[in-house]
Amino acid sequence: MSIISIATIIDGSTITSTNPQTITFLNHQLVCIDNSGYIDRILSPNDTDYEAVKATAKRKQQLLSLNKDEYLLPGFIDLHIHAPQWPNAGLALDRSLNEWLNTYTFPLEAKYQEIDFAKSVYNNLVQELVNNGTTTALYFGTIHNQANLELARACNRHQQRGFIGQVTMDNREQTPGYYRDRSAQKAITKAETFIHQLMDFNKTALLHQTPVITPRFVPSCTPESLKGLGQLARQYDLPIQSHCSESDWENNYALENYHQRDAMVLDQFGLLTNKTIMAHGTLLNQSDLDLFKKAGVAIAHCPISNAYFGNAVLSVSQILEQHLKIGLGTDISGGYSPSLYRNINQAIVSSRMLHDGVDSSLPPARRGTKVAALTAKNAFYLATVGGAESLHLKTGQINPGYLADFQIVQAPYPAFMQQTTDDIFEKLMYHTTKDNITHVFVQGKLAKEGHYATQR
Ligand SMILES: O=c1[nH]c(=O)c2nc[nH]c2[nH]1
Repeated sequence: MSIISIATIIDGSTITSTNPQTITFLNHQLVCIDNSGYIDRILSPNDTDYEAVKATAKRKQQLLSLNKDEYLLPGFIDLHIHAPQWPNAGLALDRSLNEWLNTYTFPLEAKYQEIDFAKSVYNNLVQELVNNGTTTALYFGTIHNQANLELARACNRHQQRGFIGQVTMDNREQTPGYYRDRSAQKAITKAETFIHQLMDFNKTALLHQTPVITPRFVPSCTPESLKGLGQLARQYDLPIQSHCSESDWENNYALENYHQRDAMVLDQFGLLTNKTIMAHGTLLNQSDLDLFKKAGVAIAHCPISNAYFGNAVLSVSQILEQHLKIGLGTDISGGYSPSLYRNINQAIVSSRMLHDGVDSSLPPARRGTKVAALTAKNAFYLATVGGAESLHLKTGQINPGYLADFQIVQAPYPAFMQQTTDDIFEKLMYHTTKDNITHVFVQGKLAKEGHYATQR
């Protein structure tokens, strides 16, 4: 045993992604979590001190032994979610993006000037995400500092690592008077105030909550606010998030108003850095991807939402082949589900349709694209390692030196015959719901203990 003091040891089967193509599935592992919430070491039965470490942990009541049909997986990283839109999840998804924003989304987001409303929604949402196995989330908040601080408090209370964006939207032509920053200068001042407020909050917080520079998207911002936000991001060395080339309407807005592609506009204002995460990107072209690669920008793939508002399917396999950073987002409420498992499923389904095509009047050879369909392993990588790399976090893997952010999943259905490790993994990816996620750990601390849980 190392000299680092061990808080908990989890004894059981582990599943972790090693690269986009493969997983590592190991039985009878002892995962030792140290007092600062990191994985100190992982022992296998053939390690000489395996039995001694296990016996000591048992005696000290530090051992959590999984049942035969329970599995330890990394917690998921939701790389794009609008916290204030939770009350609308599942509503009006038959509208266009522009109509959905103006008729449903902006009126809801405007309500977050009421702190009690913010508090109740945010506590409910963060708890729900943790219950679904999401241990880190990159959030869009609203234009309201106080409500965004409530989101940070909810993350802290429910033990989730939050990255929280004070949304900027000051363009009078594309935002309603009741939900708009009064001027570019006021928006920048507010964004900077929020950075300081969150820094203060972190002095006493259990889990670090990170401020994120958040121009909503090119249409809702003026050149002045985009420029000011680029400067703030540089000054404080902060992550940046926005939407990029999500729909024909958005893509064309940049072309019509700036005579440039969406990605180039953001780049011009210093908003493409290696700490930038751009959501959607269904209409990105190769020159945009080259720009992202050069700047180190990550993409948040939101497959459920993209099916409604994306106007195209993102070629995830091509992005992985080009070694760009990419993770998975629920995009509540453009996406209806808080579960990254459902987004893993949709990522696979959408990619199959992209590959096979959808127009039955065409012959098979002309029906689809050459882009390879995603596997469950590819999509699991996005929800874990891909998200972690995009946020520069040591999480998303069950390996020594990584944060102990975990979910314990009980196989939802009985096996009626012998199963390979790949069989078990695929069934977990397709059938896991929050009801069979029995425990969630964030930085070594229990954030959820479900109804299956027993002290073992
Ligand atoms: O899916 C989306 N959700 C939003 O809230 C939004 N705002 C700008 N563009 C957007 N796309």
